[in-house]
Amino acid sequence: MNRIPFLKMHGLGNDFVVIDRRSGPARGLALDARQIRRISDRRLGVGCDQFILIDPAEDDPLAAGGADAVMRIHNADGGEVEACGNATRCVGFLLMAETGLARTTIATAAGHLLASADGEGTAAGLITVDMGPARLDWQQIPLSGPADTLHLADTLRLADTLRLDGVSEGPLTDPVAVNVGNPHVVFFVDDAEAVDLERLGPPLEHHPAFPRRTNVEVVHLIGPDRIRMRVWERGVGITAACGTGACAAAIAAIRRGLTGRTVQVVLDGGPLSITWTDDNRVLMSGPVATSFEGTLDPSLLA
Ligand SMILES: N[C@@H](CCC[C@H](N)C(=O)O)C(=O)O
Repeated sequence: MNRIPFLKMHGLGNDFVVIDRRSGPARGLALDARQIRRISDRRLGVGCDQFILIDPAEDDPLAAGGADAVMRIHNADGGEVEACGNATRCVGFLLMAETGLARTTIATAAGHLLASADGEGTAAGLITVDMGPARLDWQQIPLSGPADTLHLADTLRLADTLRLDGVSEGPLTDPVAVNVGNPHVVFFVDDAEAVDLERLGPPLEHHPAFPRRTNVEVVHLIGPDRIRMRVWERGVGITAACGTGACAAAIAAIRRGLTGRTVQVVLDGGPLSITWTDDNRVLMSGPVATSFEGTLDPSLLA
């Protein structure tokens, strides 16, 4: 059996194993959640935050209406999710490098996303993705019941229900909920560095207010139109960067009147630029990089 080739890529340190199933030995490869968990495991496998599959657009219902390829996203825990901003930039980079064009459309479970190359094109590795609309209704997050997504504490009494693991004693109150293809809850704090995300992330990710679980961001203002963000990702844990998290944090800051509509979001791995347009498109720009190419050890597929 031919070994399955993969690329190891990242956006600001948020890293991915990318397998292209459009051709070659990976074509038609079927993987279950257990295999994906093993490949993603940093001790047993290759190690990554997200496991990404690129599929042909032909005959794929997700690509209906026209897309250049389909991207499927799994968290390191094996679960399939709807969106990943940094991986969308990475896959956009690969597709544009193939065609030499400065634009490409990627079909995902969250919709069709347009990626484009900035400035010097793909050579510069700076890619912009239109992540689509921000979804702000409680049903779209989704939340477990009606709530004002701009002030969750007012309507959900989140602080009252966060008694588990001492969460209610922390600095985390009155978050904003945003869906940018996937669910996020954003807390504004005095100092994001001081928040114990290892302890607070798990009970928030699994809190009953979020029936599909949630990604968690803690954010403080650095200056005009510049925020610092740290993230606890659903299905992964703390990561160096989260593209959709940066979008959610920027939208939350804009909705709260803390910044203008273009925001620099400083993550552990570096900055992303986010613009929320007047017609509700969320644009994210930042770098991508390929770390190495390899082939999967067959034992990981057993
Ligand atoms: N790292 C990603 C987000 C990946 C998915 C997320 N953990 C979820 O479960 O929704 C990004 O760059 O957006």
